[in-house]
Amino acid sequence: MSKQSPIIAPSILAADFARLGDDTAAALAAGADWVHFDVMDNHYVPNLTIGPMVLSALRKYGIAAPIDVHLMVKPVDRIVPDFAKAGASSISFHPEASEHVDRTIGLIRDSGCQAGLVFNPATSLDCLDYVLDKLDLVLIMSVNPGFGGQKFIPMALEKLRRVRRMIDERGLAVRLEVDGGVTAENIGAIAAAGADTFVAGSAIFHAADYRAEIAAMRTAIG
Ligand SMILES: O=C(CO)[C@@H](O)[C@H](O)COP(=O)(O)O
Ligand SMILES: [Fe+2]
Repeated sequence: MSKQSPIIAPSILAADFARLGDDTAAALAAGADWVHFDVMDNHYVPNLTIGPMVLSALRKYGIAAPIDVHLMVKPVDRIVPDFAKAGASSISFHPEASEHVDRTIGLIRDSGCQAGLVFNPATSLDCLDYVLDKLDLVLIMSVNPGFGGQKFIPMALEKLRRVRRMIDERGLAVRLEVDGGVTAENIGAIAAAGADTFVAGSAIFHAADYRAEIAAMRTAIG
């Protein structure tokens, strides 16, 4: 297995929005690697969150860590340049939210960001066959997108195993990310299924001690 070094990416959807800069910085100071930035449009998903202005404000505040943008918006293409300009490091989108998946991947990479494709629990992996070699990351949703604090859907483990096999068979250095319901209790099984990049919102931001929670996750990853 050619997994890459583990990345823990707290989803700031579960942070305290009234003190977002401080809370994001606290998670990073507690040992997190990336910031996961969930963008919801009340159209592709039934919730409304944050956009490029908030990302830009985090950069101005001094957040220097990679910011991993998860776009739950439809259509995707017209918002990509705004996130790139605001300081996104990676931008991931859902294939069913783009008319032309290959074109959107190109748009993200041409804007200087890493590109990721996201698969919902009930979305087939079919298109991955055609674009895997153009991606920097594949994100497997382990909840239906739209809300934090949901329960991990176990069938995501089989999907992770399948994508891990595809990545390894092709000898690619694509990251395999998981998002939704990740906790210190289930992260060991998720890592064993092949994930190397772990998004966790509630588990980190609702913990009394961010550092202890992130450390427990790292121990369980092994
Ligand atoms: O994209 C999403 C939800 O749509 C996620 O990033 C969640 O925000 C993760 O939160 P938890 O399930 O870890 O609370
Ligand atoms: Fe997300």
